[in-house]
Amino acid sequence: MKRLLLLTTGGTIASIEGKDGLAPGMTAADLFNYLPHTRDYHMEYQTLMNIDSTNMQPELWVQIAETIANNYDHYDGFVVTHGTDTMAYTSAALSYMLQNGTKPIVITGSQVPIHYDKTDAKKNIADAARLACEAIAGVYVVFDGRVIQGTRAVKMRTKSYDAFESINHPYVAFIDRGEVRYHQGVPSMEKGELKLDTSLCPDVFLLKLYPGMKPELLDRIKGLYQSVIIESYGNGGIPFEKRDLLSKIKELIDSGMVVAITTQCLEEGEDLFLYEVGRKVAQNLIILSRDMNTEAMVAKLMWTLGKTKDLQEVKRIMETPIAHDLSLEHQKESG
Ligand SMILES: NC(=O)C[C@H](N)C(=O)O
Repeated sequence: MKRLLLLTTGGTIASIEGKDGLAPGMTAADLFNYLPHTRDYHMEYQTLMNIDSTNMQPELWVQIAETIANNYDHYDGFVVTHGTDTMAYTSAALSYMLQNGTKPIVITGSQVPIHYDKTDAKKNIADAARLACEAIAGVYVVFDGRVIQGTRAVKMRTKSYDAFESINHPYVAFIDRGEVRYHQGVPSMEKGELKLDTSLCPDVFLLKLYPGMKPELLDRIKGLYQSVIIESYGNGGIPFEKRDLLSKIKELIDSGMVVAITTQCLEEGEDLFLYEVGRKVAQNLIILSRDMNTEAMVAKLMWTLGKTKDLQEVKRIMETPIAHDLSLEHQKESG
C-alpha cells in the first residue's frame, strides 16, 4: 500500500461562500473526506495555507517545496491542492526547486468548490491521488483527466473543466475512471537523490508588448528589478522605429540587467533570428525563451537569479532544458 501526503493550499477546490464571495475555508481534513475509500494508498494530510492562489507568492512556493522535501523519505507520493489561477507558476517553480527526485508530486485543483453537487473537484483530487501512486518522478498537473508536465501547463479557460492544456509538449498521460494511460510511455526516471534548491530572487519584471508602448517605461524598472521578460510578438521582435524600444533594451543590458525575450503566441515559441526586428535584438546578450511558456520563464528566471547574477551564466541555465521545460529540437526545426 502506497503512503501519500496531501498538502492543501486553498483555491476554489477548498472554497466556501463568504459574505464577500468565494474564499478558501476548508482544511486538508475536509478535502481528504471527499476522497474515495481505497486500499491502494494510505493518506496523511496537512493544511499548508488557505489562500486564493491569486495571493500566491514566491516565498510560499518555497514553503511548499520545503514541506515536500522534509517529508520526502516518509511518503511514496505527494498531492498538492491549489487554486487554478497561479497553479502553472507553482508547478513550474516546484519543478525547478525539487529536481532529481524519484516520486510523483501531483498538483490539482478545480473550477468548482468540492462541496457543490456538480463539481470537477472530486474527480481531480481522486485522479491526483491515483497518479501519486504511480512509479514516476517529477512534478505534474492533473486536471480534467489530463496529466501535464509541471513546466508545461497553462491555464487556458476561466470556467470550463478542461482549464489546463499542455503547451509545446505532449500530454504525459490521461486518467479515465481511475486508469492511467501513458501517452508516450512511462516517463523515465533519473536515479538519484532529491535536490532541494529554493534560492529564489523574485526581482523579475514581466512586460507584455503592445503597439504604442512608451520605451521610457523601462527606465522606471531599472533599480527596481534585476531582470525583465518581454513578451514580444510572434517569432519575437522588438520595435526600433518611432517608439524605439530596442535602444532602451541595449541600455538596460549595459546597466547590468537581464533581458529575456518570449512571445505572446502560446504555441511554437520564439525564433528571434528569423526577422530583422528580431535579429537586431539578438545581437545583444539576450535570454531566449525558445518554446518555454511564460509561467515557466518567470519561475525559472527567479530560480536562476537566486544562484547567479552573471549574465552568461544566467543565459546558460535559462537556455538549458530542466524538467522538460523546453525542447532544443524546436529551433533546429524552424531555423
Ligand atoms: N479555480 C480556482 O481555483 C480559482 C481561484 N481564484 C484560485 O486560483 O485560487
